[in-house]
Amino acid sequence: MGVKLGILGLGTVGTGTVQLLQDTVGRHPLLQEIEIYRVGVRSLSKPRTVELPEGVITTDLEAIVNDPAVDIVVEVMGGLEPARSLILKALSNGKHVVTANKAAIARFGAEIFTAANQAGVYVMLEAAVGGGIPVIQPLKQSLSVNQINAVTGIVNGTTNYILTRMQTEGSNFDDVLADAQRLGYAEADPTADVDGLDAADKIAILASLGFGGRIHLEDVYCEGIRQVSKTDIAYAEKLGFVIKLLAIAKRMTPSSPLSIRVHPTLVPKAHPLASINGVYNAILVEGEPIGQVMFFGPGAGAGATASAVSADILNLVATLKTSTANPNPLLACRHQDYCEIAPIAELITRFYARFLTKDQPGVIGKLGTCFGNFGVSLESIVQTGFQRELAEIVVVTHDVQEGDFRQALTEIRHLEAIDSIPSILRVL
Ligand SMILES: NC(=O)C1=CN([C@@H]2O[C@H](COP(=O)(O)OP(=O)(O)OC[C@H]3O[C@@H](n4cnc5c(N)ncnc54)[C@H](OP(=O)(O)O)[C@@H]3O)[C@@H](O)[C@H]2O)C=CC1
Ligand SMILES: N[C@@H](CC=O)C(=O)O
Ligand code: NA
Repeated sequence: MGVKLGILGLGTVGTGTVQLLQDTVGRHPLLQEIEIYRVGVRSLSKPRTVELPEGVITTDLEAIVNDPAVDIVVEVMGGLEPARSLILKALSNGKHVVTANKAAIARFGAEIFTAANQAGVYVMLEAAVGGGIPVIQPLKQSLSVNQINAVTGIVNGTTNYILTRMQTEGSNFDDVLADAQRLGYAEADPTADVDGLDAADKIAILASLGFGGRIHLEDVYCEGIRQVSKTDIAYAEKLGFVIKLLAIAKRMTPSSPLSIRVHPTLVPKAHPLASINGVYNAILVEGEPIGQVMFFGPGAGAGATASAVSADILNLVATLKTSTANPNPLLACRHQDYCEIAPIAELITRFYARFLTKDQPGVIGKLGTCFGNFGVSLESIVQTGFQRELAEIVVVTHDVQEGDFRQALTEIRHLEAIDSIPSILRVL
């Protein structure tokens, strides 16, 4: 007997998944055991690019998650509600769930995984981070014996596309964003992408898997890319860096609190993440004893995301075929406790800062003294240009504690010679 799917959503990802499941030639033979039994949508009159038998498409999504015939619910509708309630209802009805919904998992993961564990079913989410890139299952399974030290990712394609174009064309953020919206790379409301919120959802999920503890989303420090200027991109280039929106979860020792953050970052050009351009995503995982492993590929798009969704479905089909009383711990969510998170002020990192100052003798000396007062050691300090009558000074620090650096900046802001500090960026 076939395994019956109830798919919630027939947009980009839902359509890609149906197309893949309908075209099984040359793919895994288990795909032939899957029946697309119901597909829930908002509008029955909308034209669709896939053909489904009469009666499969419905607007009654509640009925799908309550239907005893449905074995697996595939949530690819997005949003927080009703997605959350439908997932919970499916789980309480004993159905396995596949979801691509990073926003719901990052916010309601604790509730959802607790419900899944209680019901003895699985929630699979490979598509939620890095789209088609296999990264969730590798963290859960292939790398699970490692002590993970760091997960560093370019996990948002929209911002990587914008930063790549700013870099290659010397363009402004606003101009590239408008063009990206026109070309369909950025959404009409780009907030979740450009303000780093989508990346924050994704790193919360990756950190939870890599470091074996739940994450409160509000503990993820988050800065987006709106303030990144073409001036900073040009300075970074001269200094040997590119600017990327990085999502980072890192700890110094297995017992240290976790530093978890999303912010634009100067990445040395020789670093493997520096060459990830356009809409592509990449996730660098560092662990012991594995060392560095990088996952690279398409982080979004119908086909790529359907590849991840369908692989999760296949995993569940295999599980249903070999069902035992005890859940497979490599598919289930194993952690219940929350990770201890270090405050951003305790972060140890290098910084890049750009100052506009009066063109007076001794300004560089005064900056150096203020930094020295707070133990901030400088790697380089250069005065490279002028903006109107103001001198532009760019500083790169050695590794410093963020709190010390911020205190030094507070003192520097009070210097009579300082006009403004247009940019402060962290350096990888
Ligand atoms: N697009 C991508 O490349 C990627 C998307 N994701 C995630 O996948 C999920 C789906 O994204 P995507 O396919 O792009 O979204 P779309 O907006 O393209 O599709 C959403 C689908 O869900 C249906 N839907 C939404 N809300 C309701 C509702 N309240 N009741 C009934 N049906 C509803 C819509 O119905 P109708 O068609 O009738 O409007 C539509 O078919 C999201 O969580 C997203 O973050 C993850 C990785 C990549
Ligand atoms: N909006 C996301 C796509 C899906 O996760 C991105 O730009 O990467
Ligand atoms: Na993925």
